[in-house]
Amino acid sequence: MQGPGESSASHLMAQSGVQRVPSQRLELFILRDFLSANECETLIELIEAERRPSTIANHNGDDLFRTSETCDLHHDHPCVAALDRKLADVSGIAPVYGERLQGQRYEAGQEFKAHTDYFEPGHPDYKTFCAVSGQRTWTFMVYLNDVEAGGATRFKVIDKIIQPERGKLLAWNNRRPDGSLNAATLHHAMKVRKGLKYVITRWYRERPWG
Ligand SMILES: O=C(O)CCC(=O)C(=O)O
Ligand SMILES: [Fe+2]
Repeated sequence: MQGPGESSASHLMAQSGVQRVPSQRLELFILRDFLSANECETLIELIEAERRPSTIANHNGDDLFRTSETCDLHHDHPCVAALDRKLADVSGIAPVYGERLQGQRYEAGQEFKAHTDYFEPGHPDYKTFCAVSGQRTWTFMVYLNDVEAGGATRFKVIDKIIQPERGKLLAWNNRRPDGSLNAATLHHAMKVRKGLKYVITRWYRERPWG
């Protein structure tokens, strides 16, 4: 059964312009022009102003696993508040189930190697990660710019490569419809080859964030 921290294929397909990426194994959706050029530009400025090295929850000893930078976005900024509302509308999930909005910035040579967004049940800190807000349910991410070369998001289990495109939303269910974790969500933010890449990430949880 669908929990309050989850979106659904039927809700997303009822939103104007949403397309499902064909796959039997994964619920993956695209919405072009989710954000306007102006919105993307403002968000990029915010990311530029407050970036710090990205971290990873399921650390595996590879220091080059995620080489990008991250920015925690402040919801009191009107553009961030507007993004929060737009994500709530398109996902059907109340903002309180979302982790804090983040921006990610990659320069040439930077990547986030193949990973899943859900917390690995075998990880020593699994219980801590999930204690308050539960497991991650859905991922919504928005590309803020067209990248000069590289920087695509590759879902290698289902053999799909999504190209960054200014304003494009990508959303997927980290679990199968029966609630089990879906390893077919494995994705790799491939190396930027030329220029910069900026994205917004929003991870939703089973229970309110806090
Ligand atoms: O930048 C991308 O294409 C994907 C980012 C990602 O997978 C993440 O931040 O979890
Ligand atoms: Fe990810």
